[in-house]
Amino acid sequence: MISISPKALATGSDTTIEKKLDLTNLTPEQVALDINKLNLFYGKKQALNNITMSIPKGQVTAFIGPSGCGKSTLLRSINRMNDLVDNCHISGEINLHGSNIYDKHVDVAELRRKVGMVFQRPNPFPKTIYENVVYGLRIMGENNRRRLDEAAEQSLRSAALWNEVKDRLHESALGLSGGQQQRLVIARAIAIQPEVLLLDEPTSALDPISTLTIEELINDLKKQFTVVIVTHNMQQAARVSDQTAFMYMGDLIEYSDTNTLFTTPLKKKTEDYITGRYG
Ligand SMILES: Nc1ncnc2c1ncn2[C@@H]1O[C@H](COP(=O)(O)OP(=O)(O)OP(=O)(O)O)[C@@H](O)[C@H]1O
Repeated sequence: MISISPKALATGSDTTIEKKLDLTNLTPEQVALDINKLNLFYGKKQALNNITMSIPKGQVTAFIGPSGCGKSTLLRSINRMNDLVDNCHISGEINLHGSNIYDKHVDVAELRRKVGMVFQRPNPFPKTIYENVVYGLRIMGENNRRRLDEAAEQSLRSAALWNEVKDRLHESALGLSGGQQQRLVIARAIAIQPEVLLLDEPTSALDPISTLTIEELINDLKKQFTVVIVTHNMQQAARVSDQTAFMYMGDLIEYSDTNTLFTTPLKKKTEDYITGRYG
């Protein structure tokens, strides 16, 4: 069992304080995602209970909580990955810039273009580094070599990988280290310019140095994208996120700016979790 004092977890930086938003009263311009009374069932088992929250644009929002609390389920609901699960039923809404992604007219492929996702284990395709990055653009019909080259360079730069791979773009992506592969997958996700980037425990399979690199990268990515991250690691949530949502058994227990959640949580359950009393 881990035991971490809220003080040790505090980010404590002035920038965090400057960015503090009133999460219950965001203006439409500040909101990327509005989740409204979301309930999700796997068969008869309810995994999400009436979740309502607004996720601000251009910031990093973390979902934390003990194993099985519904973090990944909530994350996967944001690009309708749960549609692929048999017997999964959803009620409620998730509005992306004001439009409900569960509306029956929504084109799910187009939604996933706007809401990219990176998983726990790096999953590059068995192709070259270059072809991995431009994969989504090619699918969208882009074949102009100059535009593909530019997008590949820009995405790899944004993913902090360009300098390491610029001389081996046409070598297999499978020859990269795990940390490089995860940055490549991030480059592939951002090459198609999504609005939201979902990261499902993106560093849990990586060593500490690669983890640090990805955390620094997340801080840069929010300048261009809205980032939502699921993490088991509370220190990571404290380091990378602007807002943190604490979940427990399918409920959203507490949601506030990260500094407040880790230093002065309002709910006893949150305090018990962040001080390592369970988890
Ligand atoms: N495909 C599925 N079919 C049935 N039940 C599922 C499925 N995926 C998740 N669940 C159940 O839904 C609940 C929430 O799971 P979820 O994976 O969202 O939790 P989590 O907080 O992300 O957990 P972890 O940190 O262990 O990944 C759990 O009880 C889990 O067993």
